[in-house]
Amino acid sequence: MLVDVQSTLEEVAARVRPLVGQGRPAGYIPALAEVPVDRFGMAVAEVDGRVHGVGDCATPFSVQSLSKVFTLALAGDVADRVGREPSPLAFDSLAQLEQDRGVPRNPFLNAGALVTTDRLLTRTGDAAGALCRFLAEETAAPVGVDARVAASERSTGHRNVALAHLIAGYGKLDNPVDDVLDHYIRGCAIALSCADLARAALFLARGGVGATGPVLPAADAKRLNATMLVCGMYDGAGEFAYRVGLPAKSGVGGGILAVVPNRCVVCVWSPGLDRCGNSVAGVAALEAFTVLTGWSVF
Ligand SMILES: NC(=O)CC[C@H](N)C(=O)O
Repeated sequence: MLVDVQSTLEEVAARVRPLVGQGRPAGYIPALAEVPVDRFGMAVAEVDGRVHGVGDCATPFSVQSLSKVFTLALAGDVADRVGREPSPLAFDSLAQLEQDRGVPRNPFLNAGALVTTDRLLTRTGDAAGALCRFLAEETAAPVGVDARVAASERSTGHRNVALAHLIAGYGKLDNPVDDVLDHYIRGCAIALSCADLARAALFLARGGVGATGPVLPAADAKRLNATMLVCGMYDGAGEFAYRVGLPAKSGVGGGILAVVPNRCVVCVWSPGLDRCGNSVAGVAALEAFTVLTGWSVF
């Protein structure tokens, strides 16, 4: 089937319009709660580099947990400190971490991302800086941290502080807890548009090859996609696989990154979240996109 990506995006935007504004923005980070819920943007970056977009696709938003994909890609092997099984509990669950005795069940839970941030910090000396540099290279645009969002999360992120201390209590952080938290929070507070995020994640659709060369060996890119498929949408991963059928990662800023291997990366943004922290209109848009294009891994 020949797909006109631009007109498909316009059709998707029209179909999900009634859902935009449903759900709630992430209230536990006050700066995110202020973002208007009526925003909707979607972009597709094809493996040949062409980018298409609709709505607010060029508006920067807070990437939040989308950063965890890039942190994991840059951190190297973390298998000794973090698992790769889905979690039935929420992304910030302390009970899950305690049950798993300080070895987070997967790298996309907050606990897992704290561990990958710790590893990236050891590897580079500046985890948040390494993320920004990587994203700037892949998008050929300047990339920065939204200091207001970072300060906001720093003042209310008690659960992440508790998670980090619990991991450290199990002897499984190499850097000081406060440094790991600081780099994690700044990585989450990076602001990027759908178009730039789709571009930056293209290595996942291209067997590990990024804008300027290999980011990961192909086997590792395959594993990262598999981890996204199983764990990227948290306790909504099963429902998302059923409705959409793509490796994906959500963030509480309302973004979702989804990979169609060997074809494209899709990024959608709309701030209203469901009970798992996934964008309501974003999930619906990806479902409509896969139905209209027939593009899925299944
Ligand atoms: N799911 C998310 O996007 C969570 C990221 C957020 N910064 C947090 O730590 O709670």
